[in-house]
Amino acid sequence: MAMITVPENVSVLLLDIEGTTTPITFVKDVLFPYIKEHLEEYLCAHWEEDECKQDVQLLKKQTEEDLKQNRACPVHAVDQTVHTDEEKAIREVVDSVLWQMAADRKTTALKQLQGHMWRAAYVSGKIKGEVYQDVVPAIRRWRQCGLKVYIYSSGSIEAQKLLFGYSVEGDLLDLFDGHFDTNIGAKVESKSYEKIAERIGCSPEDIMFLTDVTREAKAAEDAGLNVAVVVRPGNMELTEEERNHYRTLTTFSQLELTGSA
Ligand SMILES: CSCCC(=O)C(=O)COP(=O)(O)O
Ligand SMILES: [Mg+2]
Repeated sequence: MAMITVPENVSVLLLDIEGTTTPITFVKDVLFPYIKEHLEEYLCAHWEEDECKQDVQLLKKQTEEDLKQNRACPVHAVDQTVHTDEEKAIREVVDSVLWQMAADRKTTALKQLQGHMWRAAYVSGKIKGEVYQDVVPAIRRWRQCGLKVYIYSSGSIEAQKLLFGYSVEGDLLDLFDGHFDTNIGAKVESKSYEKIAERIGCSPEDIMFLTDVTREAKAAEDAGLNVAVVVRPGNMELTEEERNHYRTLTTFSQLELTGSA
């Protein structure tokens, strides 16, 4: 197994979730289908609640933003099954969410609603967060060596805490020193990584970011972070150029801390 040495100055490991700590299939085959199956029923049941109203408001703002930027948006055909204003409004939200999901958008509005919808499924035990087997032992080892471990995912902080709090390996939240989501900025923008370093209180060079997505790795690298690209089954294949440029790992056990046995 080829080892990757974590530079001596690194004191923080920043981890992506989908494709890094967690199989993409868990997100695509479990989490997202849950949203599609329960969306309309969820909106009908929670429509009058403040949390749901805020989610809908944020989705509307996102649609306005998309229209301003000339992004294609769902077209609302006349629907004979819809009778009241509320039914019409719910149908519009359903269309917008399904359209965003089909495009795998990572908007804060979409991710916030998804996080709220998954809560009941995790709490009832219907869904348990999947984590690759090498993840927990590696994080425990890093923490024993004094490293701090943070999560940065497009999934909302609430969704992240549900995934790790109700995981197949039990409650794993004590493994993390903190969480970041797209409220700090998009994962493909360098500025987001600068802000994360600022928020943690360290220099970008003190952080090592692990992700499966090379656009994210590039943005982090441009901000001065150390990066390694995680290659897991089902992840996007890297080009030859990417394989030559990035350090890659297939399991977290390949990360070797300087001075550790
Ligand atoms: C953490 S909750 C579900 C994952 C999700 O919605 C998502 O978009 C994952 O993105 P990531 O940044 O972790 O690749
Ligand atoms: Mg990912």
